[in-house]
Order: sequence, then C-alpha cells, then structure tokens
Amino acid sequence: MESIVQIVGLSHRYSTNWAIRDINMEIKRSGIVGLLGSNGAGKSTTMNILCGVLTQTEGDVFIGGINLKKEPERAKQEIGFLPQTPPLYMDLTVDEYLRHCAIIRSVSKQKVATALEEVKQRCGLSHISKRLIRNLSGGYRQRVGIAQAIIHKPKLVVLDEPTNGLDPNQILEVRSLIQEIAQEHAVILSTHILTEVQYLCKDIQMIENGRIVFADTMQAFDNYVAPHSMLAVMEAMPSEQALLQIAGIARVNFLTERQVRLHFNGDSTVSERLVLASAQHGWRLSEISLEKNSLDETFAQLSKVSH
Ligand SMILES: Nc1ncnc2c1ncn2[C@@H]1O[C@H](COP(=O)(O)OP(=O)(O)OP(=O)(O)O)[C@@H](O)[C@H]1O
Repeated sequence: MESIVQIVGLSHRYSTNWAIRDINMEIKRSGIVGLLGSNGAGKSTTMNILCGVLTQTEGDVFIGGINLKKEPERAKQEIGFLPQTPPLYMDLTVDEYLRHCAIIRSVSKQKVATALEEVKQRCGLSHISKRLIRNLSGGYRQRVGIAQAIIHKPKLVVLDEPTNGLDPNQILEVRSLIQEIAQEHAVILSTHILTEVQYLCKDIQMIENGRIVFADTMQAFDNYVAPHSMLAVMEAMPSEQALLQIAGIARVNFLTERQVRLHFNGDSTVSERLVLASAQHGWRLSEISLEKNSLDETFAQLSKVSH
C-alpha cells in the first residue's frame, strides 16, 4: 500500500539550535495519529515542515509519494492544514471565505459550488453560510478552520492544537467532527493534552526535545501509562507484612496512620484483592484510588528509555 505520508530523517535547526532531530514516520491509512509533546518539544516545527510552510534543514517528506521539497505545489494539493491560529478573514461571510479557500486550493471553477455545499454540510455550517466570521463563536470558527483544511479533499489533514481555547461543549463538538473527517482522511493531530490523544487517536507519536520518544498504538501507550500505584485509606491499618501478602503488591509506603500508598506490579486487579483482604481481616478500607502517571512523568520515563 502506498504511504499517505512518509517522513524520513527529518531535522530542523533555527540558527544554531536543533528544534527537531531525525524524525521518521509513516502513515498508510485514514484515521488519527496523535503527535503529543510538551510545549517547545518540536510539534509546530514538524507540522510546519509537513505542510510546506517551513523548509527543513535535513531529511525528506513525501505526501502520497511526492517529495514536498522537490515538488511543493503538487504535494501541497494533498495537504490540508489548520494552524494553531486559524487563517480566517473576519470580515468575510462563511460562504465568501470558503469559496476563496476553494479557489486558492485550485478546486476547478465548475466544482467550487459543490465543494462548498459538501464541506459546509460535513462541518455543520450550512445554517450559518451568510454569517460574518467575526460574529461566530470559537467553536464555529474552528469548524470553519477545519472546513478550509478539507475543502480540496486532501489525502492528509494536519490539525495543530485544534481544541485550544474552546469551552468543554465546543471541545466535544470539534472532537466529533475530527473523528468524522478521519473516516476518509489521514489526520495528524498535534496536542499537549494527553486525554485528547487518548480519546481520539489510534496511533501516537510522542515527541520530546525534538526527538520521537514513543511511536506505537494508543493501546500500547495506555498500557505504558497504566497505574502502578494506588492510595488506600483504612481505619484499622494492617502491617507492611500483611499488605505484602496480597499478590501483586510490591512496595508499601505509609503516609499517615490511616493512609497508605501501595505500589504494584501487573494489572490493577490488585485493588480487588485488597478489598477482599480488607473484608476478611477487618481493615475497614474506606477509600481507594489508582494513581496514573502524569504526562510529565511519562515523558521523563520515555525519554530515559529512548536514550
Ligand atoms: N522561529 C524560531 N526561531 C528560533 N527557535 C525557534 C523558532 N520556533 C521554534 N523554536 C524553538 O524550537 C523548539 C521547538 O519549538 P516548537 O514550536 O516546534 O515546539 P512545540 O512542540 O510546537 O511547542 P508549542 O506547543 O509551545 O508550540 C523550541 O525550543 C523553540 O524555542
């Protein structure tokens, strides 16, 4: 199967500092790939190169087999881009703006009207065609931003922090629109929000200090960030020895007379065994909570593994 995107040995240097180093990636199918990284990790640099806005220092990007550096115009026909700040013209109506985008994206004259109707329908914009963009809510502006990215039916859609600055309802709406679009297009979604990637993406690329530190399926990532400790509150706290008897518990840290942190190996079914043991021995377990790694801790661990 031909790749939709292939990134080979991509590196970029701003004056003397390398912002990204030796990035490799291949996408062959539609669906959402999450590019996850903390601020300054190198996501925007990667995306800007991918969309032909910035020329890399080293390496190559192929879109549908076309070398972006050698044939930028042809390759860019297959890319739709929603940058962090959508390139909207506030004084145009939704119709005027999207028509303008279709034309600069080289949609042929006879096809502009159909492309416009289709994209408005997909993005839920049909009822606000005549509204000025200036008067739209953040969520609707973002929909217009997504519409301009897909109006020419590109193979690849690149979305940079698409839910940034939206309220919780708007976030849900924009996420479901992205899921819908990913049925037909390959989508790369950049974000620093772990839950966004967990919710939307089937594959994940994690970037830190300009390097990819994790590239696998979301399921593999979930296993990686699965909890390895839990906090428990017990009114009649047992001894360390008694707790270590429970299969899976590897280490015990007493925090207060009533609270303990239990580190475990394997899966979190150990919590069920703790509940059982408490009932059997009268420890009066009143609270239990699994502790997930924070994104920072996960980055730190993955960075260590990759070095
Ligand atoms: N125009 C520029 N000139 C010099 N250095 C830059 C420039 N743009 C980015 N950098 C540096 O390159 C590195 C990667 O930045 P980049 O913006 O790609 O990261 P990011 O992951 O997108 O972060 P953010 O989420 O904050 O946008 C950072 O150290 C940043 O300071």
